[in-house]
Amino acid sequence: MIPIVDFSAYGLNVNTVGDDELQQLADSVYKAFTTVGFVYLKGHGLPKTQISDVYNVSQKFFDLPEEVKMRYAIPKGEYYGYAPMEGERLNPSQPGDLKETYSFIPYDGTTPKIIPKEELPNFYSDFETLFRSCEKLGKRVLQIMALGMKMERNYFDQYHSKIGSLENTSCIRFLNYPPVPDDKEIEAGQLRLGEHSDYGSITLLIQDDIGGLEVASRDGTFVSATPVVDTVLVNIGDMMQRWTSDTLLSNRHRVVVPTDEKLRRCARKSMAFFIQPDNSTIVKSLDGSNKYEPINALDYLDMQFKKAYGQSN
Ligand SMILES: O=C(O)CCC(=O)C(=O)O
Ligand SMILES: [Fe+2]
Repeated sequence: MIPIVDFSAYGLNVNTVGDDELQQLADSVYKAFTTVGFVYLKGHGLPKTQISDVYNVSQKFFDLPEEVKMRYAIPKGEYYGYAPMEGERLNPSQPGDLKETYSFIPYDGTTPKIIPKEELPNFYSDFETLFRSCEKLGKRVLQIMALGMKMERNYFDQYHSKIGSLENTSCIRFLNYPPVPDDKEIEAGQLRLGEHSDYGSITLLIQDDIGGLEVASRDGTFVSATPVVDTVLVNIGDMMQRWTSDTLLSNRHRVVVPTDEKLRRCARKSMAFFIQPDNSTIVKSLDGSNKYEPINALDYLDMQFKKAYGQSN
């Protein structure tokens, strides 16, 4: 259901590319985003070592005792840092998600208290390096999307110029879904990650080979988004759907607990790079239709985060 598109014409190791090639790529990506809202990109050029460095350092972080991890918990009213098991509900009507996460943004100069620099000296630099590469790739995808919409290639750039600063909430979120023990009592409706759509512009997702991610199809049933080796799965977020008056689709997805006993006993790991518009952006229909009320990007995100944390944050 989710198409695989070869992005190598505009992958990160490419500096010059012809207009025809770009438009062809844009047309394929546009088709995916206007039908399923998800696309697997191969040939994206994200360096494998940068990805494995973040996987390794995150593994070490999640292996720390809970009380150590809690020192790096997301401070009240903020977005970045550690969120423990069952601490979040991406579907606010269901029980807490069976996952723990760590969300990262680069900080200018000061190292905030959510960075475990004593336990893991490379943590910050490993995350920052990958963050910068994901940022570059994400901006290329936004350009391809603009071309697909028959707009100026750099249209979205102006609204994503503050990524990696406190004026933009784009972040890397590492998700750890621990093994589900045989005696774990799973509440009705409890998932590894509750059904939701993402909030921002686009999300880049790198998943391991365990599986469990499911994406809604048109008839409302969920279909597996099977891991495809060396690809990045890209999807549209709610604000982009509003911006484009429902042309690009922000599709619902979730991560289920595997029914297979062996798989349940395996941890699953994934890494999402959420690209959000700059905080001060007013997102309003590009076609002038006013299909949706104009919204401020930061207000919208704040509202969604509060729902996921049950208003407690
Ligand atoms: O873990 C995954 O595969 C999906 C993560 C996700 O959808 C999210 O964090 O918004
Ligand atoms: Fe998501």
